[in-house]
Parts: sequence; C-alpha cells; structure tokens
Amino acid sequence: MGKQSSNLATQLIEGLCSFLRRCICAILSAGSLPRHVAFIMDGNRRYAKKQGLLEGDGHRVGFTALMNMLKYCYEMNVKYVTVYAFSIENFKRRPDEVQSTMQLIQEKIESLLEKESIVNQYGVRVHFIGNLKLLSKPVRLAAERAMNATAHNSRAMLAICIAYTSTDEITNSVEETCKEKMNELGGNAADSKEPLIDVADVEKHMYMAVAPDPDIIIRSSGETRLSNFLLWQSASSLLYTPRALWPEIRFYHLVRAILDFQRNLASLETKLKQC
Ligand SMILES: CC(C)=CCC/C(C)=C/CC/C(C)=C/COP(=O)(O)OP(=O)(O)O
Repeated sequence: MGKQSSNLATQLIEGLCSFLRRCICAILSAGSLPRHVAFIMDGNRRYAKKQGLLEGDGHRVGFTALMNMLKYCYEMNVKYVTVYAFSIENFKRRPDEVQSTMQLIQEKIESLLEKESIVNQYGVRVHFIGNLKLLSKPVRLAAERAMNATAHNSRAMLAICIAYTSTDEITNSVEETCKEKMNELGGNAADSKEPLIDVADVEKHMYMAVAPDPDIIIRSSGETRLSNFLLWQSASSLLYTPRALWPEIRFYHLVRAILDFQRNLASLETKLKQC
C-alpha cells in the first residue's frame, strides 16, 4: 500500500513537471529556438568527490543527467544535440580510469539501443564523432552498432564526440581535402593559379558535417574554455557556463541558455539593422 501510494506520488510529480516544461516551452517558442545545442559535460569527478562517491560513479550520475537533458532538448524541438563524451586528451588519464570510463561508455551506448531509451522514444539518429580508430574494438563496435541501428531515424540527432579534439578533426579534414584535390587534379595541382582549397572543401570533410553549427555551447562547472571542442564550428555560438557540475545540470540551465540566446539574437539583429 505504502509503495503504491509513493509510486502514485512520483507519477503525479513527474506529470506536473512535464506539464510545466510544456508551458515554458510554449512561452520560449514565441522567440527563436536553437536548432543545435552542444554540451561540454564537465565536473563529473568533482561531483563524485563532493558527494563522497567513487570517481566512476560521478560519470554514472552524469549519464543520467545527460539523458534528462536530451529529453528536455528534444521536447523543445531542438533537433541537434552534441556532447563531448571523451577527448583525445582524456586518454592521458590514469590507465585504470580510462578503462573504467570506456567500459561505462560502452555499457551506456548499448543501453541507448534498448526499446524504452530516449533514442527510440524521440526517433534520434546517433552519430559518433571523432577519431574512432583510437577506440578499443568493443567500444568501436558498440558505436558502429548504435549508428547502424539508428541510421533510419530522422526526427532528431545526437552527435557523441568521443576520441575527439577539434585540432584532430581539422587536421584530418585538411588531409582528406588534399587527397581529394590530388585525385581530381593529378600532376596539374602544382601549376594551378587558382586557390586549390576553399572553406567549403574543408567543411565537407569535417566529422561534424552531419549537423549545422551549434547555436549554443553549454559548459558545466563554470569553466569558460572550449578545450578543443568544435573550434571550427563555434564562430557564432553563444557560450553559456553555469557553475553547476555536470551531474547537477537541470532544465532551468537550458532555459537560461535559451533566454540568453534569444537576447543575443535580438541585439545582433538590431546591430545588423544599424549597419
Ligand atoms: C554513451 C555516452 C554518451 C556516455 C557518456 C558518459 C559520460 C557522462 C562521460 C563523461 C566523460 C568525461 C570525461 C566527462 C568530463 O568530466 P571529468 O571526468 O573531466 O570530471 P572533472 O571535470 O570533475 O575532472
């Protein structure tokens, strides 16, 4: 009886929260909504330390926070979400830490394919973005399975940056562009008077060519650096850096970021009119 009434109370609270979120969404929809929001999920280990948890448990709570945030974004019709899950620099951490984070990531990739996951609820196509050759075989295979299984989804997109840094993405793209041009022009490349490469050529080979540039980048834990994340794509992105550690991130942080984005857009439009 006690358990039944507590389940009912939980359902009522969840229903009320979902209703309030829909009301806030309707209000925010009066202005422009972002198409693409990207997240730097910083502060998981600090959260574990603060709460007296094991280091890896910070990342577990962080994954739950990510699932909630994806739900809020897709409810708001934000079509593209990108997350920085593991940078190439992160491979320099203690080997046992890298291994346990990778194990968790593999487990969570597999959970994304379960019937009741956010990915299936919202028809999300998943892309893994980065130098996937650097991943261990089980993680790479899990990532490939997830990309194949969701390839037909088109309502929303989730880009998971893993074994990623922007400088690696740009270098790889320039290399691919050069190879393409050499194939096209052969021995005549050196004699050409025209520029051989333009911005569109390089952009086409970026791992992130699957999505438009992010409108907003949210970095948790109050850090105001981009840490080699989407450097090419962030020229016009709004950066929002709440003090909350990633596992503490909530719906109101997203609302605040969208309000800042709308204010910023309004002042940009005024400036353009004055030009
Ligand atoms: C499938 C999928 C998307 C899984 C994601 C799981 C997850 C939450 C990974 C975060 C990994 C990471 C290195 C976060 C940065 O916090 P930190 O470890 O650097 O913590 P700190 O900033 O406190 O040092």
